[in-house]
Amino acid sequence: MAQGHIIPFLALAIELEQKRGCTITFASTPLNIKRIKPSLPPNSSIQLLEIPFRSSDHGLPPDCENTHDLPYHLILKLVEASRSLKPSFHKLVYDLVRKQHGRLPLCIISDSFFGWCADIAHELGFKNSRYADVREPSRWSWYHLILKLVEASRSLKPSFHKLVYDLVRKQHGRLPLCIISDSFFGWCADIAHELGVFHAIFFPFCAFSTACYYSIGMSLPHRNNDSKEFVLADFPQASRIHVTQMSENLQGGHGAETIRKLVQDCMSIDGALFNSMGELDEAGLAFFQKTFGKPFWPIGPVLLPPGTGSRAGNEAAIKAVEVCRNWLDTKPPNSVLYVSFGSQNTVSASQMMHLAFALEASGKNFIWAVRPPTGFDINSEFKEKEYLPEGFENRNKASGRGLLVHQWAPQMEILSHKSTSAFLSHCGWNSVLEGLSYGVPIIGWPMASEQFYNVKLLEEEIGVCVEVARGRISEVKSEDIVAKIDLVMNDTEKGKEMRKRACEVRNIINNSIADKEEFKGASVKAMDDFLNAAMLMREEAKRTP
Ligand SMILES: O=c1ccn([C@@H]2O[C@H](COP(=O)(O)OP(=O)(O)O[C@H]3O[C@H](CO)[C@@H](O)[C@H](O)[C@H]3O)[C@@H](O)[C@H]2O)c(=O)[nH]1
Repeated sequence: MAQGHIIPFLALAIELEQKRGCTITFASTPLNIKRIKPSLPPNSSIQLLEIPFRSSDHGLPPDCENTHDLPYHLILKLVEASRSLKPSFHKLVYDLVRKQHGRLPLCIISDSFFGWCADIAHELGFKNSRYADVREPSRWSWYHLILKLVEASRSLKPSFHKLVYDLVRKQHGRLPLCIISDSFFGWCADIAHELGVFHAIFFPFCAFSTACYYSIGMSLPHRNNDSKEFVLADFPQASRIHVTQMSENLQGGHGAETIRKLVQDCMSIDGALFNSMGELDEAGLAFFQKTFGKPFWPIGPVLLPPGTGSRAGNEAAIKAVEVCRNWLDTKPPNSVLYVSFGSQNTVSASQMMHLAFALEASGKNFIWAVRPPTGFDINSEFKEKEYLPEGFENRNKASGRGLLVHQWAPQMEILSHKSTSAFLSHCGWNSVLEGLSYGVPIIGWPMASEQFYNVKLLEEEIGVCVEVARGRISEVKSEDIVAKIDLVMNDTEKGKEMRKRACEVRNIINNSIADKEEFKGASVKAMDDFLNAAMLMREEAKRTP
């Protein structure tokens, strides 16, 4: 927004176009673009795009978009005001990519005053990815909406307050033993305490990954660090964490405020339950104990029995169980790879192609719970012809090597079948617990939230996982995926070791939930301790006038 900058920028754009054959889009504010237009050489196809800006909205005289138009004392104000261009520029870039059918620019070159463009460039993963899937409202806005939902859920408090009081009234004043709420509803503690009732959070995660997530959200360590890796000051047990192991919300910093509130909520709880096993989650549990000074009970794995999943009972689900079981019955023991990215995640279009090539090239039997790639509604129809290599489904159907399950796969049934050998998973914590409960080693491809740290725990601490890729925008090569599949499923040293370890972990899990007269597992004891603590509080409340 200064002639002294615009002129060399224009020169650079012309040089890159005419001498290097680059396709150039030149973006600036409307009046600057108007000024630049006549300066383009007649044979140039540089595209000029406007970023909306109204100087009068920023305490500047109207129609001032260039230092040239301003007295010296207002120049700093213009520089400050130019920061407001970011959201519009963000939209401009994404619209551009969408128009180019997901093809990303090679790079963004910004003026020295617009260093913030780096965030947008990195968000698109320019360095790592040739294609972005932004044909539909972008994946980022979807993530922003999740934060919005979390925020909105706070408004439930007054109604929940009323609900609890109505319930107590209906029960003639008899109080509940405790209120157990989700980690996003820590505010329930206020209502429980008003009634003198115990309040606990149930984390459907392991403590290790929740600790990483909370610690990163509270300190955003990548902000004060030039290197791409960091160690968490309050949780060094997690060892080195790479910025690519941060969810999009944390990388951009916009999830930090939500985490801060969640952590604050944790201060007033009486205790918390983790869906994990103490023996495998010691460091994370110690972090919570130390940080919040409350009891934390690992009561996991708490899993639905096979066949009772949320989609069970409907005809399609029953049919899917039958199809998968029959198909698996025809396969030798330990020969099938199961691929699924959980209930709310999917890979990008180019990643999906590479994954499909890899599954064919690996020569292994596989079941793949397919979902449309990013940019499409995850629950919409899966169009093989559009999303997968030509003839993929028919070829694999004919050879009997691969089974595609559209939409919802009977995951527990698949994982518990003796033919299943390995699980390529996004490592949502439920999937992890389900896989490990049946001694199935994992090929990890974390996508979001705490999944990156689940993989870390499973690979570095527990030894039942290898990571194959990270996130939706990283470039994956089919040969790398094949190498990881071979490593885990073939008779390699590492594969044997992982399978052995997965069976040991299955035994740890079985032991932890054993509830026999002669032996109570650690998770069962933890549940006893939790209920005792709640009862103790009730007794104390009765004694207090
Ligand atoms: O085709 C499918 C897909 C999923 N599932 C089931 O759905 C659940 C999926 O849970 P999970 O593996 O944890 O994945 P997400 O749905 O992605 O889980 C969210 O919730 C988890 C627990 O809180 C977090 O660990 C994740 O990061 C978060 O994405 C599991 O029980 C699966 O068995 C099926 O049965 N069939």
